[in-house]
Amino acid sequence: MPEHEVDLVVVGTGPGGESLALESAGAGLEVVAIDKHLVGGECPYYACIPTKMMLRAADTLAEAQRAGRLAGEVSVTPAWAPVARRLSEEATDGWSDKAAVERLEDAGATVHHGVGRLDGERRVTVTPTDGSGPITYRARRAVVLNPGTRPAEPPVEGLAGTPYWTNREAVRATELPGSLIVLGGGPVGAELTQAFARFGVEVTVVQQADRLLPHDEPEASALLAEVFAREGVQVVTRAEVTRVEHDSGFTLTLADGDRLHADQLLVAAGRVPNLDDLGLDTIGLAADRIFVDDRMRAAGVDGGWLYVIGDVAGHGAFTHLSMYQSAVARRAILGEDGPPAAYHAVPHTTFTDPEVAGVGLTEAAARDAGLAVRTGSADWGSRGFTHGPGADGFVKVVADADRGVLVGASAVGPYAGEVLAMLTLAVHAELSLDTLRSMIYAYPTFHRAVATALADLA
Ligand SMILES: Cc1cc2nc3c(=O)[nH]c(=O)nc-3n(C[C@H](O)[C@H](O)[C@H](O)COP(=O)(O)OP(=O)(O)OC[C@H]3O[C@@H](n4cnc5c(N)ncnc54)[C@H](O)[C@@H]3O)c2cc1C
Ligand SMILES: NC(=O)c1ccc[n+]([C@@H]2O[C@H](COP(=O)([O-])OP(=O)(O)OC[C@H]3O[C@@H](n4cnc5c(N)ncnc54)[C@H](O)[C@@H]3O)[C@@H](O)[C@H]2O)c1
Repeated sequence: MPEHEVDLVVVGTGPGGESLALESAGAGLEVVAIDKHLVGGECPYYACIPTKMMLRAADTLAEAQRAGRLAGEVSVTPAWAPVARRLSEEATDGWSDKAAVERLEDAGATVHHGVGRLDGERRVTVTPTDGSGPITYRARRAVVLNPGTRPAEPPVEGLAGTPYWTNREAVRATELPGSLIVLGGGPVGAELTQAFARFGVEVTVVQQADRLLPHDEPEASALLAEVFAREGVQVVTRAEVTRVEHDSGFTLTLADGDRLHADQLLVAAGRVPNLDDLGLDTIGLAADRIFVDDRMRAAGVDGGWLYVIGDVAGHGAFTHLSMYQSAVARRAILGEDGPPAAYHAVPHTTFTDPEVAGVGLTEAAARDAGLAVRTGSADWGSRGFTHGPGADGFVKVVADADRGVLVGASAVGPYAGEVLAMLTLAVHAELSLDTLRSMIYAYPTFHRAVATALADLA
């Protein structure tokens, strides 16, 4: 098989891999980018973007219902067709990556649709999806792996082989089921639950953990459960599903003998890293977990030619992390200066209504780390009062009393993901509590609740 020599091979083009390939090609490197599905990865086609469009639509319906208390009655008949149309035409171009491929090719990169696998040191073999013969590349500078994840299929009797939805089918739905069981109450389950429920789908969340969004503060989980209940969503926690049956719909049997039935089942029970079909064994690495250093270089690989970014790097599964790690790796590959990767201030926002946003450590994680923890909380104050319906929520700050800095914070409420900006800055830059308390907070904003939460620390 002929071997082509290039500077950089990117295997898997999630958001970080795509941008790394684009910028490296722009910097004059000879780049090959390989994706077995769509260039850009899960986020633009099946995840962040389409789900946020679904939630925007669902929030519009909720706001219309709130209008009666604020401005006068609004009559709206929920219809999924405009949502499905927006997802297809505006978000995903009919689930086509033509524009993304052209962008890369215009920058000078070679793009392959195919499975990329390592084939020994610095070598990657592509098996094209169009059935043409395999091509092998040798990367002079680096190989970057950005293969992302796929939905986990819990080992429940009867589940495999049934036509259940994952996030991919959910965002491609053109018609809604009458009822839906959502297996999993993490960010994917919570966001899709609310989107569908607000369009009239009867939703039951079956969550194995003892609460929704278990990686967030318990107060956030409790509030979201309250909001879901108010909106007619049934939430079953500590649930163990022992059997799934599919005929005209789905019937789930739980360990306590309860049976749940719905027209459709959405499995949102976590993700599996796509590390198992990458040829990692050909360079002596295990295919279940990769460890990386603070420049995104894979541990245990001589010569520092292998970089790993995105969800599989193990520091959180967010597009902003994929992009952040992409920039760290790009600088290392191009020999540019810049800070190493640091993870003390990773932010996230789950786009339910109320939004659930957080940065750094939760109170429990800070205690587990042995810190001298102080916490302060506040509701949304005057802004929440004027906002009225829909202003459920709070700000909670977690301080390390020994160092006098915030190590974590959460905001739950309207625009909480925007309030998170100043909390992320505080945790990232390790601003002192004195500095934060000496700041002037505009009145009556949502972010002014941060000042009240800081005062509550004392
Ligand atoms: C429903 C949902 C909603 C989400 N919402 C948000 C959000 O609002 N905000 C946020 O920050 N994050 C969100 N996420 C997470 C976000 O989608 C991911 O963190 C993001 O896509 C980054 O992933 P990644 O870079 O690791 O790769 P991915 O986006 O998973 O892309 C990996 C790519 O690699 C390709 N690939 C895999 N193996 C190979 C191989 N051997 N050869 C060739 N190609 C290969 C795949 O086809 C894919 O295109 C959401 C996730 C889901 C599921
Ligand atoms: N807005 C955002 O930033 C956003 C939105 C969606 C997803 N994401 C990212 O995508 C990743 C994946 O999200 P996710 O929600 O799929 O995964 P997750 O691992 O965060 O949550 C999955 C949930 O499913 C539950 N579960 C697991 N097995 C189960 C079973 N057999 N029965 C019932 N419940 C079960 C778990 O208790 C868990 O809470 C997240 O880590 C997050 O970083 C981010």
